[in-house]
Amino acid sequence: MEDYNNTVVESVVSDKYFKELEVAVKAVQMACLLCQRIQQTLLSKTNDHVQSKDDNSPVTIADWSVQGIVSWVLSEALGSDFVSIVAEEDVQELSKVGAFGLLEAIVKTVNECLAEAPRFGLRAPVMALSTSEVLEAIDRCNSIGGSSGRFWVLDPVDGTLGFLRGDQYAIALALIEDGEPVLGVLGCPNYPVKKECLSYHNGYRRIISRLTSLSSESWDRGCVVYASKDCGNAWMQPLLHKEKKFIWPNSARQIKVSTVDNPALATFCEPVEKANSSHSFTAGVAHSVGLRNQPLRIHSMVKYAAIARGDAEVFMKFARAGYKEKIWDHAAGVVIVQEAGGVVTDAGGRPLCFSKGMYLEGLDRGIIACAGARLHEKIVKAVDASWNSSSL
Ligand SMILES: Nc1ncnc2c1ncn2[C@@H]1O[C@H](COP(=O)(O)OS(=O)(=O)O)[C@@H](OP(=O)(O)O)[C@H]1O
Ligand SMILES: [Mg+2]
Ligand SMILES: [Mg+2]
Ligand SMILES: [Mg+2]
Repeated sequence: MEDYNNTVVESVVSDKYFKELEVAVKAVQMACLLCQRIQQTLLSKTNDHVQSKDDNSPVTIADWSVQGIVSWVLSEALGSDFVSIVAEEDVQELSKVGAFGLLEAIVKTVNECLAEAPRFGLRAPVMALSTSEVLEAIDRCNSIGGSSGRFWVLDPVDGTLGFLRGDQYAIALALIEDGEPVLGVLGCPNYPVKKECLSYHNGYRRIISRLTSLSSESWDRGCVVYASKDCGNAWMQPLLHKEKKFIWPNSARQIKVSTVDNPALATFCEPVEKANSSHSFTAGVAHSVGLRNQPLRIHSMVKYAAIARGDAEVFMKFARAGYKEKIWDHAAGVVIVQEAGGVVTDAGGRPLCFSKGMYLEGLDRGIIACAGARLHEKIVKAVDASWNSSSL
């Protein structure tokens, strides 16, 4: 384990948001273990614990359970009067008559996960939470955000489609203060810590999930990346292993963006689904700046983790006209990429705006995250040059 050292201890201990960061990382670590278990169950048998939302997007037992445990852990550790959360899921579906089995499964999952809190140095509930307490924890995430004060932003499972496919997904938690993201934590349960464990499909590039090669002693599956604003550092920690105790903040190591600034050597990443971002538009932009590598298509905010770790140099997302990006799909990733040395803006080169409620209001066309300013400038210019002839 020579890669890991304790420089992180001094750096994190002096952090202004020390307490919040510690609790957030622990909550996300717990959520990652919960998701790994559920993903294995969902993949190994047909299961009716997957629902379709009004926009036809999927939501699973894991989305609600993670929202419940993160909400409960933050409130317990920081005081419920001080915790306000904007999150993706609501309890409407769970309150329907036919949802009893699903709700029962969520309550069981939440309690199993919270019972492990002492391994993370957190308090577990004195008694297992009742159904109404679990619903209350999920429902408490009803903040509407805004431009003043503090609120947390949670995407309990980002890339639910990737989660259901046994592929990449993330648990994303950020703290926003006076409209600016100040902490970002991304749990990436299928994203190997070690670069040598990354493998790619041919054709276009994908990170292969390693569900089949999980061994309790190998450090090759799953990590949490995190950063605190203006520290100039971003960190990565492996997920906690069976029976081990989580020692904060040991075993983290610093991550940095790639130093590659030659487009010919750079790799860009983008959403897997072309419904979420135009693959043809980004292919045109890539061609015009001289990006030659096949795109790396990854579900979820793991794309931001890939940029922060130096596994790719550019992330582009251009949703169809009319789609409004949500703050929980970007807040954590933005802090982490910036603190790892990267640049994140909209296509007009402006910072993303997290202060106007649940949407990234005023977003100019799409999102561009780059390892460095030179690449970023080239991509912004290329987007401008291609925009008018695109059908976006
Ligand atoms: N039409 C459309 N356009 C753009 N974005 C959309 C769209 N629909 C959904 N979403 C949001 O995309 C989130 C997943 O983004 P990804 O980049 O991971 O997409 S992909 O799965 O790789 O295609 C996904 O987050 P989760 O719902 O948490 O999975 C959505 O918030
Ligand atoms: Mg969703
Ligand atoms: Mg999401
Ligand atoms: Mg989600």
